[in-house]
Amino acid sequence: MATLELEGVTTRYGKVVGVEDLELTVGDGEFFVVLGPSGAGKTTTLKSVAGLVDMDAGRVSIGGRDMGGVEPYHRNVAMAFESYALYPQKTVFENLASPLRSGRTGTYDKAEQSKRIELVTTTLGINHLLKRFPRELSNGQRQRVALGRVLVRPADVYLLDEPLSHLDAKLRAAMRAELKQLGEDSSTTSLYVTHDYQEALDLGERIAVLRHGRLVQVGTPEQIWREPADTFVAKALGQPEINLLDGEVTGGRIVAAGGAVSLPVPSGVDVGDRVRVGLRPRDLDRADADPDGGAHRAGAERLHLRGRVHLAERLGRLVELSIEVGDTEIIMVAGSDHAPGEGDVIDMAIDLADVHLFAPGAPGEETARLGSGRPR
Ligand SMILES: Nc1ncnc2c1ncn2[C@@H]1O[C@H](COP(=O)(O)OP(=O)(O)OP(=O)(O)O)[C@@H](O)[C@H]1O
Repeated sequence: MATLELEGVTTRYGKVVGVEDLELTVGDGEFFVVLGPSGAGKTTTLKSVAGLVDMDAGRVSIGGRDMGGVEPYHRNVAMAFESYALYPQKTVFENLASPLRSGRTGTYDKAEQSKRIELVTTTLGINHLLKRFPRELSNGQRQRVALGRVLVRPADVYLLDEPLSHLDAKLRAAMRAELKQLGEDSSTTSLYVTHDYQEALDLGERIAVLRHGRLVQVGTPEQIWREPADTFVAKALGQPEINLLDGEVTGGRIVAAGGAVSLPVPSGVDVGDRVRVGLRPRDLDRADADPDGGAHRAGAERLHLRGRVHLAERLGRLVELSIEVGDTEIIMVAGSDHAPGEGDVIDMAIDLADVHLFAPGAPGEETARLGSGRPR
């Protein structure tokens, strides 16, 4: 068990930036998630901690000890990559037992080995596979065995690189719950990398969002979800993506979508004369179908919108609606019971507290969060 600290970590590949000036402190026993799209620098972060790449600047400390000059083998970290090597000529059991026999982290007698293997195989749902060889496993099973090889060995820090990526959606969800439990039980400091926001929100005690090798925001899932630091973070969380509308401030109100969206300028938020209005598809309610506004906070002030359904796409029990609102189109997600059809005019509402305001910007430009639409 140990605290993990990254101070000003910069790792480049020639001229390509892997990560730049990373500052992170992961608490002892914390399950910390790094979230970002492909190429954001997630794997580079893990490799910098493991000592598998040469850093250009900065410092990594584990348990207060500077890792500069410490070989990967001696860092006492256990790393799982997205693709893994298992010993083809060994059974699953032998593959799992070998990290415990290497002597690197002390030796374990047969009973201790069996106990650790039992814990990990139960958690990962692979105890029925112990006698098989890797060639007799599916890709998803192989991935779980490889993850088991990492988790079976006590380490100061676990470094986990998209370890659930080869699993189907149902198994991923189940494994997330199991991994979370294992994380809590073993309370080993863990740095877990993913591009899947749902996984990050589910698993992370805290989450760091990376973009182009730089840290955009660090916070609890609640903070990242409720107060995304900028439009990049807001778009990275939530499916379908947040609606972003260009707004103008006139007569003390924020007006967008050609006048179809209008809300008071919240006091205490310096919005200037232009602003971006962010509305998450799942925060919008059908105001007409449900006059009480469904699950919204009692007594909350709301923004009301009216629009015409342009497209309705069924997604199981939900329907994704593209709605023409004024001169723009917004997406909302509704329950499929009594869902409106294409061409219907519907009324929607959203709590002002769920309206996100961002600085104005050109299309494609990411801009900072200014605050919520709720008057203070
Ligand atoms: N060995 C390498 N040589 C050159 N460039 C590299 C190397 N490894 C990574 N990069 C570059 O560094 C940047 C960060 O890569 P990294 O693999 O850390 O991203 P990532 O967030 O893990 O992406 P992914 O989700 O696709 O694995 C990318 O621009 C990538 O192209």
